[in-house]
Amino acid sequence: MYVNTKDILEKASKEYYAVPAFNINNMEFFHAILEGALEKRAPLIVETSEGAIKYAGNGDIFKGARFFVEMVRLFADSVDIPVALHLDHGKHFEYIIAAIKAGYSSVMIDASEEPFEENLRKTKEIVKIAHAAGVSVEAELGQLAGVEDNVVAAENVLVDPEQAKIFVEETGVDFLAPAIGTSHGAFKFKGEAKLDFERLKKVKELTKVPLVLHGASSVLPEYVRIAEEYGADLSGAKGVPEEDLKKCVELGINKVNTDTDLRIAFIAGLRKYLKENPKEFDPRHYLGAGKKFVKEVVMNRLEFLGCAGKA
Ligand SMILES: O=C(COP(=O)(O)O)NO
Ligand SMILES: [Ca+2]
Ligand code: NA
Ligand SMILES: [Zn+2]
Repeated sequence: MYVNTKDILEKASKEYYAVPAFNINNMEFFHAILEGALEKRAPLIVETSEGAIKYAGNGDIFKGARFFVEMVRLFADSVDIPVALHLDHGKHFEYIIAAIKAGYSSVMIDASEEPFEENLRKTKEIVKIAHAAGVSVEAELGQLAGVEDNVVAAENVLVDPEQAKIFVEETGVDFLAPAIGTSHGAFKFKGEAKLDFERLKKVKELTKVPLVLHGASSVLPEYVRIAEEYGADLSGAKGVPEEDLKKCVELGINKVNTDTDLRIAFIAGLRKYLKENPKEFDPRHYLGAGKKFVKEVVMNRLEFLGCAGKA
């Protein structure tokens, strides 16, 4: 059934497990993710960036938002696990409104690159509109370095836990993404992986809302190896070590944004299949090979984060 993201995350926050939020840009990734969640009897959050909405709408924002709502609801309404659709990194008012109007379960207003007061003002405005429409809201404090679609930030700026307390109280935001040292994409950390667990612990104590980890992909070595064996160049790729991810969940992270791990799995499956099947040109077969690897990663992550069987 199609649900509000908040319902999934409140339960996770109470029971200290986490639910991955998988980014999608097309039908194939969504099918692979849904199959994995069904097999693992897990709650499912899929999310789209603004770039994904533009891509699916072939340039038209509202068509793209409608495309994802229709596709996700079509399947969600016929399965017995909770499914939510979330707007990831909403930075532009028209995308956030298009997502609310189209029927998204929740939206992120990402004004974390702005000064605190401005982030607070924008978040308050979106919370007012979204809550009036029964849509839950995610916001972000602090900055992740790295690139994702149109989200480019220079340096890591870590969250201030005292500010987080004020921010959550003043905005009424439903869940918060505190920057604690991760970054987007496949090339995280300069040198050693370092997350600020103390800071995360304080944010949870002071805010008591479900928390979101962005840039949470582990860049799984087995898939990097297969992708490189069949011609990919992912030298220097590095993600969040799984033991660090486990620690984040123990400290109160409940939504784990996962995009890069699915992209690497897909390209590994696709490259392998194309190399091994030079005569093949049916997209259902070669895209299906990518889907298979994505589904594997999805199922492992659902188990790892503790939400398997929690549907
Ligand atoms: O934060 C993410 C995804 O992060 P990754 O690049 O680590 O998958 N989406 O909002
Ligand atoms: Ca941000
Ligand atoms: Na998000
Ligand atoms: Zn993110």
